[in-house]
Amino acid sequence: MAEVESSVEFSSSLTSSTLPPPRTRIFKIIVIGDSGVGKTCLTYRFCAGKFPEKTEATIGVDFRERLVEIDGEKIKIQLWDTAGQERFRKSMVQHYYRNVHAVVFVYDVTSAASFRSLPAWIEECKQHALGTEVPRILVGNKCDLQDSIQVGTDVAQQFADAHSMPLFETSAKNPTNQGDGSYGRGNSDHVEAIFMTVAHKLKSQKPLVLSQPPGGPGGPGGTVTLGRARDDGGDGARSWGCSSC
Ligand SMILES: Nc1nc2c(ncn2[C@@H]2O[C@H](COP(=O)(O)OP(=O)(O)OP(=O)(O)O)[C@@H](O)[C@H]2O)c(=O)[nH]1
Repeated sequence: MAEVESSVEFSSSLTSSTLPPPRTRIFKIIVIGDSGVGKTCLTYRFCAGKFPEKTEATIGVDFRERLVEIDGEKIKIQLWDTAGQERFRKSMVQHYYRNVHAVVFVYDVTSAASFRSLPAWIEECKQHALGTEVPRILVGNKCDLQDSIQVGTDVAQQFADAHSMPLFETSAKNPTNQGDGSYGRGNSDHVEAIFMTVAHKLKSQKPLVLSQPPGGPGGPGGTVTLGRARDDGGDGARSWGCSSC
Protein backbone atom coordinates (compact mmCIF):
# COMPACT_ATOMS: atom_id res chain seq x y z
CA MET A 1 0.00 0.00 0.00
CA ALA A 2 2.69 2.50 1.00
CA GLU A 3 4.60 1.77 -2.16
CA VAL A 4 1.60 2.53 -4.31
CA GLU A 5 0.73 5.72 -2.49
CA SER A 6 4.25 7.09 -2.88
CA SER A 7 4.25 6.27 -6.57
CA VAL A 8 1.05 8.30 -6.94
CA GLU A 9 2.75 11.31 -5.33
CA PHE A 10 5.73 10.90 -7.61
CA SER A 11 3.51 10.71 -10.68
CA SER A 12 1.82 13.97 -9.88
CA SER A 13 4.99 15.88 -10.63
CA LEU A 14 5.16 14.50 -14.16
CA THR A 15 3.44 15.93 -17.19
CA SER A 16 0.56 13.91 -18.54
CA SER A 17 2.55 12.96 -21.64
CA THR A 18 5.11 11.15 -19.49
CA LEU A 19 2.63 9.45 -17.20
CA PRO A 20 2.46 5.70 -17.40
CA PRO A 21 -0.98 4.32 -18.21
CA PRO A 22 -3.11 4.35 -15.04
CA ARG A 23 -3.18 1.14 -13.10
CA THR A 24 -6.53 -0.40 -12.54
CA ARG A 25 -7.54 0.04 -8.95
CA ILE A 26 -8.69 -3.05 -7.17
CA PHE A 27 -11.27 -2.99 -4.41
CA LYS A 28 -11.07 -6.06 -2.26
CA ILE A 29 -14.41 -6.82 -0.62
CA ILE A 30 -14.82 -9.79 1.67
CA VAL A 31 -18.16 -11.50 2.00
CA ILE A 32 -18.74 -13.28 5.28
CA GLY A 33 -21.54 -15.03 7.14
CA ASP A 34 -22.79 -18.48 8.13
CA SER A 35 -22.57 -21.45 5.83
CA GLY A 36 -25.50 -21.64 3.42
CA VAL A 37 -26.61 -18.01 3.60
CA GLY A 38 -25.80 -17.56 -0.09
CA LYS A 39 -22.38 -15.88 -0.22
CA THR A 40 -21.29 -17.90 -3.23
CA CYS A 41 -24.56 -17.22 -5.04
CA LEU A 42 -24.41 -13.48 -4.36
CA THR A 43 -20.83 -13.11 -5.55
CA TYR A 44 -21.53 -15.31 -8.57
CA ARG A 45 -24.63 -13.28 -9.39
CA PHE A 46 -22.60 -10.07 -9.38
CA CYS A 47 -19.60 -11.38 -11.31
CA ALA A 48 -21.26 -13.79 -13.72
CA GLY A 49 -24.70 -12.19 -13.93
CA LYS A 50 -26.61 -15.34 -13.07
CA PHE A 51 -27.58 -17.68 -10.27
CA PRO A 52 -25.31 -20.73 -10.15
CA GLU A 53 -27.09 -23.95 -10.94
CA LYS A 54 -25.30 -25.80 -8.21
CA THR A 55 -23.04 -24.76 -5.35
CA GLU A 56 -20.92 -26.64 -2.91
CA ALA A 57 -19.69 -25.49 0.46
CA THR A 58 -16.78 -23.14 -0.06
CA ILE A 59 -13.46 -24.48 1.11
CA GLY A 60 -11.05 -21.82 2.31
CA VAL A 61 -11.92 -18.93 0.05
CA ASP A 62 -12.97 -18.38 -3.55
CA PHE A 63 -12.54 -15.10 -5.26
CA ARG A 64 -14.38 -13.64 -8.16
CA GLU A 65 -13.78 -10.35 -9.86
CA ARG A 66 -15.45 -8.01 -12.25
CA LEU A 67 -14.21 -4.94 -14.03
CA VAL A 68 -16.58 -2.01 -13.80
CA GLU A 69 -16.39 1.59 -14.87
CA ILE A 70 -17.25 4.30 -12.37
CA ASP A 71 -17.13 7.94 -13.46
CA GLY A 72 -14.86 7.02 -16.34
CA GLU A 73 -12.42 5.02 -14.21
CA LYS A 74 -12.02 1.31 -14.64
CA ILE A 75 -12.11 -0.46 -11.30
CA LYS A 76 -11.72 -4.11 -10.52
CA ILE A 77 -14.11 -5.28 -7.86
CA GLN A 78 -12.66 -8.36 -6.25
CA LEU A 79 -15.10 -10.33 -4.13
CA TRP A 80 -13.67 -12.79 -1.66
CA ASP A 81 -16.25 -15.47 -0.98
CA THR A 82 -15.24 -16.96 2.34
CA ALA A 83 -16.18 -20.34 3.74
CA GLY A 84 -18.95 -20.23 6.32
CA GLN A 85 -18.07 -23.59 7.81
CA GLU A 86 -15.53 -23.34 10.57
CA ARG A 87 -13.64 -26.46 9.49
CA PHE A 88 -13.11 -24.94 6.02
CA ARG A 89 -12.02 -21.55 7.33
CA LYS A 90 -9.35 -22.10 9.90
CA SER A 91 -6.28 -22.19 7.70
CA MET A 92 -7.24 -19.19 5.58
CA VAL A 93 -8.79 -16.70 7.95
CA GLN A 94 -5.76 -14.56 8.68
CA HIS A 95 -4.99 -14.26 4.96
CA TYR A 96 -8.23 -12.99 3.64
CA TYR A 97 -8.49 -10.24 6.22
CA ARG A 98 -5.42 -8.57 4.74
CA ASN A 99 -5.79 -5.32 2.79
CA VAL A 100 -9.56 -5.43 2.91
CA HIS A 101 -11.39 -2.38 1.58
CA ALA A 102 -14.94 -3.31 2.56
CA VAL A 103 -16.87 -6.06 4.30
CA VAL A 104 -20.25 -7.51 3.35
CA PHE A 105 -21.97 -9.41 6.17
CA VAL A 106 -24.61 -11.81 4.89
CA TYR A 107 -27.42 -13.55 6.73
CA ASP A 108 -30.31 -15.61 5.39
CA VAL A 109 -33.71 -14.03 6.00
CA THR A 110 -35.19 -17.52 6.38
CA SER A 111 -32.69 -18.46 9.12
CA ALA A 112 -32.84 -16.75 12.49
CA ALA A 113 -29.69 -18.65 13.47
CA SER A 114 -27.70 -17.02 10.67
CA PHE A 115 -28.86 -13.62 11.91
CA ARG A 116 -27.91 -14.46 15.50
CA SER A 117 -24.40 -15.32 14.30
CA LEU A 118 -23.76 -11.81 13.01
CA PRO A 119 -22.19 -10.48 16.25
CA ALA A 120 -19.65 -13.30 16.10
CA TRP A 121 -18.74 -12.38 12.52
CA ILE A 122 -18.39 -8.73 13.49
CA GLU A 123 -16.19 -9.77 16.41
CA GLU A 124 -14.00 -11.83 14.10
CA CYS A 125 -13.48 -8.76 11.93
CA LYS A 126 -12.50 -6.75 14.99
CA GLN A 127 -10.01 -9.39 16.03
CA HIS A 128 -8.37 -9.05 12.63
CA ALA A 129 -8.02 -5.31 13.08
CA LEU A 130 -10.85 -4.37 10.77
CA GLY A 131 -12.38 -1.36 12.42
CA THR A 132 -15.42 0.69 11.63
CA GLU A 133 -13.36 2.85 9.27
CA VAL A 134 -13.66 0.01 6.75
CA PRO A 135 -17.05 0.33 5.03
CA ARG A 136 -19.40 -2.48 6.04
CA ILE A 137 -22.83 -3.42 4.81
CA LEU A 138 -25.40 -5.94 5.92
CA VAL A 139 -27.21 -8.10 3.39
CA GLY A 140 -30.26 -10.25 4.14
CA ASN A 141 -30.40 -12.82 1.34
CA LYS A 142 -33.11 -15.21 0.04
CA CYS A 143 -35.93 -12.66 0.07
CA ASP A 144 -37.58 -14.63 -2.71
CA LEU A 145 -38.62 -17.17 -0.04
CA GLN A 146 -41.35 -14.86 1.25
CA ASP A 147 -43.28 -17.63 3.02
CA SER A 148 -40.33 -18.72 5.13
CA ILE A 149 -39.04 -15.43 6.47
CA GLN A 150 -37.74 -15.62 10.03
CA VAL A 151 -35.89 -12.33 10.24
CA GLY A 152 -38.10 -9.30 9.77
CA THR A 153 -36.90 -6.09 8.24
CA ASP A 154 -37.48 -4.15 11.46
CA VAL A 155 -35.22 -6.28 13.61
CA ALA A 156 -32.56 -6.38 10.89
CA GLN A 157 -32.73 -2.61 10.49
CA GLN A 158 -32.31 -2.12 14.24
CA PHE A 159 -29.24 -4.32 14.18
CA ALA A 160 -27.83 -2.50 11.16
CA ASP A 161 -28.41 0.88 12.80
CA ALA A 162 -26.76 -0.26 16.01
CA HIS A 163 -23.68 -1.22 14.02
CA SER A 164 -23.76 1.77 11.67
CA MET A 165 -24.23 -0.32 8.58
CA PRO A 166 -26.67 0.10 5.72
CA LEU A 167 -29.06 -2.84 5.33
CA PHE A 168 -29.99 -4.41 2.01
CA GLU A 169 -32.50 -7.23 1.63
CA THR A 170 -32.25 -9.12 -1.60
CA SER A 171 -32.22 -12.44 -3.37
CA ALA A 172 -29.32 -13.88 -5.31
CA LYS A 173 -31.83 -16.16 -6.99
CA ASN A 174 -34.21 -13.49 -8.16
CA PRO A 175 -32.66 -10.08 -7.61
CA THR A 176 -35.42 -8.15 -9.35
CA ASN A 177 -38.70 -7.03 -7.90
CA GLN A 178 -40.89 -9.85 -6.65
CA GLY A 179 -44.06 -7.88 -7.04
CA ASP A 180 -44.44 -6.46 -3.57
CA GLY A 181 -41.71 -3.87 -4.08
CA SER A 182 -39.89 -4.95 -0.93
CA TYR A 183 -36.59 -5.36 -2.71
CA GLY A 184 -35.24 -4.70 -6.13
CA ARG A 185 -36.45 -1.83 -8.21
CA GLY A 186 -38.29 -2.45 -11.43
CA ASN A 187 -36.17 -4.70 -13.58
CA SER A 188 -32.90 -3.63 -12.08
CA ASP A 189 -30.62 -6.22 -10.56
CA HIS A 190 -30.56 -5.47 -6.86
CA VAL A 191 -27.45 -7.55 -6.16
CA GLU A 192 -25.62 -5.51 -8.77
CA ALA A 193 -26.79 -2.30 -7.14
CA ILE A 194 -25.56 -3.45 -3.73
CA PHE A 195 -22.00 -4.16 -4.79
CA MET A 196 -21.88 -1.07 -6.99
CA THR A 197 -22.97 1.02 -4.03
CA VAL A 198 -20.00 -0.29 -2.08
CA ALA A 199 -17.67 0.40 -5.00
CA HIS A 200 -18.96 3.97 -5.34
CA LYS A 201 -18.39 4.52 -1.65
CA LEU A 202 -14.85 3.22 -1.89
CA LYS A 203 -14.13 5.32 -4.93
CA SER A 204 -15.37 8.46 -3.21
CA GLN A 205 -13.01 7.93 -0.32
CA LYS A 206 -9.36 8.87 -0.26
CA PRO A 207 -7.81 6.62 -2.88
CA LEU A 208 -7.45 3.17 -1.46
CA VAL A 209 -5.17 1.61 -3.94
CA LEU A 210 -4.25 -2.01 -3.94
CA SER A 211 -2.22 -2.96 -6.93
CA GLN A 212 -2.47 -6.49 -8.21
CA PRO A 213 0.29 -8.24 -6.33
CA PRO A 214 2.54 -10.51 -8.26
CA GLY A 215 1.33 -14.04 -7.72
CA GLY A 216 -2.29 -13.43 -6.86
CA PRO A 217 -4.65 -11.61 -4.60
CA GLY A 218 -3.09 -12.46 -1.27
CA GLY A 219 -1.90 -8.90 -0.78
CA PRO A 220 1.27 -7.03 -1.63
CA GLY A 221 4.19 -9.13 -0.63
CA GLY A 222 1.74 -11.60 0.86
CA THR A 223 3.06 -14.90 1.99
CA VAL A 224 -0.04 -16.89 1.22
CA THR A 225 0.16 -19.14 -1.79
CA LEU A 226 -3.07 -19.42 -3.65
CA GLY A 227 -3.41 -22.06 -6.27
CA ARG A 228 -6.15 -22.43 -8.83
CA ALA A 229 -8.49 -25.08 -7.55
CA ARG A 230 -11.44 -24.84 -9.85
CA ASP A 231 -12.39 -22.78 -12.86
CA ASP A 232 -15.98 -21.70 -13.16
CA GLY A 233 -15.50 -21.37 -16.84
CA GLY A 234 -15.49 -18.36 -19.08
CA ASP A 235 -17.68 -16.08 -17.02
CA GLY A 236 -15.07 -13.84 -15.50
CA ALA A 237 -15.26 -15.74 -12.26
CA ARG A 238 -12.31 -17.46 -10.74
CA SER A 239 -12.05 -19.81 -7.85
CA TRP A 240 -8.98 -20.38 -5.80
CA GLY A 241 -8.15 -22.55 -2.89
CA CYS A 242 -5.25 -22.59 -0.55
CA SER A 243 -2.71 -24.93 -1.99
CA SER A 244 -1.64 -25.96 1.48
CA CYS A 245 -5.15 -26.71 2.76
N1 LIG B 1 -34.15 -19.47 -2.69
C1 LIG B 1 -32.90 -19.01 -2.65
N2 LIG B 1 -31.88 -19.86 -2.45
C2 LIG B 1 -30.62 -19.35 -2.39
C3 LIG B 1 -30.35 -17.99 -2.57
N3 LIG B 1 -29.01 -17.81 -2.44
C4 LIG B 1 -28.48 -19.01 -2.24
N4 LIG B 1 -29.45 -19.96 -2.20
C5 LIG B 1 -29.27 -21.40 -1.99
O1 LIG B 1 -28.70 -21.56 -0.69
C6 LIG B 1 -27.76 -22.65 -0.71
C7 LIG B 1 -26.40 -22.18 -0.19
O2 LIG B 1 -25.90 -21.18 -1.05
P1 LIG B 1 -24.34 -20.82 -1.11
O3 LIG B 1 -24.19 -19.61 -1.97
O4 LIG B 1 -23.54 -22.01 -1.48
O5 LIG B 1 -24.05 -20.48 0.42
P2 LIG B 1 -22.68 -20.01 1.10
O6 LIG B 1 -23.02 -18.94 2.06
O7 LIG B 1 -21.68 -19.65 0.05
O8 LIG B 1 -22.22 -21.32 1.88
P3 LIG B 1 -20.72 -21.77 2.34
O9 LIG B 1 -19.87 -21.85 1.12
O10 LIG B 1 -20.89 -23.10 3.01
O11 LIG B 1 -20.23 -20.73 3.32
C8 LIG B 1 -27.71 -23.16 -2.14
O12 LIG B 1 -28.56 -24.28 -2.23
C9 LIG B 1 -28.27 -22.02 -2.96
O13 LIG B 1 -28.91 -22.46 -4.13
C10 LIG B 1 -31.44 -17.10 -2.79
O14 LIG B 1 -31.32 -15.89 -2.93
N5 LIG B 1 -32.69 -17.67 -2.81
